[in-house]
Amino acid sequence: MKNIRSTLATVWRISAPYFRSEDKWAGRGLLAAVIAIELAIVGINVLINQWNSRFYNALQERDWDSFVSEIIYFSVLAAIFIVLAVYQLYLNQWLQIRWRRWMTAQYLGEWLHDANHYRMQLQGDAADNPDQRMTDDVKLFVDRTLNIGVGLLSSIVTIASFVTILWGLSNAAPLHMFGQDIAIPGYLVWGALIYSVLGTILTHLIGWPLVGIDFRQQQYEADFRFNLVRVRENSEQIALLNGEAAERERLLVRFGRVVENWIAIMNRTKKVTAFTASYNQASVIFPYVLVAPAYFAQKIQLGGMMQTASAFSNVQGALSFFITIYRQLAEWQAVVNRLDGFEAGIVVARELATRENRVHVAEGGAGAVDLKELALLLPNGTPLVNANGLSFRKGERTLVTGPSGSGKSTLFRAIAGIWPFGTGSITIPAGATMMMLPQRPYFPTGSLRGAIEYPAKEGTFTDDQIGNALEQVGLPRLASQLDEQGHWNRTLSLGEQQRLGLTRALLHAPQYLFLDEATASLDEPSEAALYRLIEKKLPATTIVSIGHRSTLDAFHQRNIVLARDGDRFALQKGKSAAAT
Ligand SMILES: Nc1ncnc2c1ncn2[C@@H]1O[C@H](COP(=O)(O)OP(=O)(O)OP(=O)(O)O)[C@@H](O)[C@H]1O
Repeated sequence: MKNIRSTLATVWRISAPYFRSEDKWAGRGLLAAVIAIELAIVGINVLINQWNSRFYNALQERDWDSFVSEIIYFSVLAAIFIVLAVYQLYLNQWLQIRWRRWMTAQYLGEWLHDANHYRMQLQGDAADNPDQRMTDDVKLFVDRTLNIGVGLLSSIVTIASFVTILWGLSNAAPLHMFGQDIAIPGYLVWGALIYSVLGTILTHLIGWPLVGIDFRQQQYEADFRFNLVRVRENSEQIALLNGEAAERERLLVRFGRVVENWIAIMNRTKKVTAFTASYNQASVIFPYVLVAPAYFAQKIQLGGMMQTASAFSNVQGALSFFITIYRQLAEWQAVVNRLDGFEAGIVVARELATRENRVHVAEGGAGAVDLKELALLLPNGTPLVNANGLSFRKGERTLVTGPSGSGKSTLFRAIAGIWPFGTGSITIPAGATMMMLPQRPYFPTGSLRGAIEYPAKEGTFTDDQIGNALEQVGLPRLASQLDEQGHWNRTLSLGEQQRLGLTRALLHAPQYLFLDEATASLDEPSEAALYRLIEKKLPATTIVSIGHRSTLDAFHQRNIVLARDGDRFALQKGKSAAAT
């Protein structure tokens, strides 16, 4: 019960913002229309139930006029019902896509705001697979919340309406046994209630293992899919290592779990279906059995009997609501938990960037990037590197070296403002343009022009500018392929990708350029040529490079060395300020 209450509170927290958003009038209007139609359909069912009584009485009495007028009455009701059924679904779908569009835009906005996506990754598994959250989970959430909510409301109204009718019918057709009336007020209501509750309990007993098995099926399918994607992404490595047999074996083991679990689902579903099919068939005759004594004792007419059967099946159908949505409920709860985890992940990511105890990055200072009292930590709080008093002055070229894992890249992350773990401050000149070039530059899929200009809008630079830059970095052949669409990270060699990264830097001409082993895949003469190019084309740019090759020394005015100092790394004394 507590569980249900907390799930409902979470559902409210996730849903309410849409109905208060800028799209609230459309959202509220559509929701009101969907609910109104659902209630109107219950109303039509009540009218059809009453029609049952008149229609079958007309048949029993062979009353032609009543028969014709009841057929016309039914046709009118049926026509209204058809229109309502069409718009019930149509408006429901309309609300779903508007709601989903708003939630997706909201999540995308939060996730891609100010490196939140990166900080969420730093938190570990808590908010994994944002792609699944924003696709399947949002879609399922909107669909299930709406349908379960509206279905529940409709069931309650149906039960209330038909229980009243059944109560009246119970009095009109008192239970007649052993030649006398037995006065049990509302016995038809109790009959329907006991029948449905018994059905619900038995379905629960037979079906509850399905909830867990269904959940595991989703996990196994996702695991299989994830590993297929890993093979696709690493296909070159696997081919070079002749790893196909090993991969096949691993994938078949994973798919084996999918099959095994599926067989468990089949066996359990067989039992559930055997029960629900029997239950549904029994439901057809059960109400007739209940009122048959009264009918054969001529206490009621055929119409009363048919109306009772119809009312009974309405109540029973509504009470069985939980049986039919049984499996959806578990899935819905899992989706709600996952979206809740995702939202919590965003909140933590935001909090990491704004809390007091973090690396403070601010604009200010006079033409230099200054690191004051900077002590960086790992996400778990372990000390990593101290870089107190380091300053990157305007136009200066600095090389940062140190052993693997000493925190060089993390230092760059902190300067870029995306590494919150630590203390101290970093001051960056107001309005300074910065660019970070990693060892593996990222290129969005699409046209080569867009990949080079990223993150600027496509068309920011002319073909001539891009062509010249490509020629300078040694990739003139690509100048003719600017409009070609491709997955550039996959089709270009790592060395070519690094040259393309430098093309991007030449075009954007940032005031601060941070190169994190950005030329490490090139041979030494090519690397030297590119550094000479940067020196010539970006003479005013402050360059900070991370690299392991001693040949890089020649292109930098000073060398900062990170060396072990107790439990962390720190600037090596006497080295940090010395010109080399
Ligand atoms: N997201 C993270 N979570 C936990 N530890 C991390 C994370 N990112 C980096 N580290 C750890 O921080 C340390 C420093 O990493 P960093 O990438 O800054 O090293 P580096 O000096 O650039 O190394 P290399 O020369 O090998 O590139 C490493 O031990 C690494 O395992």
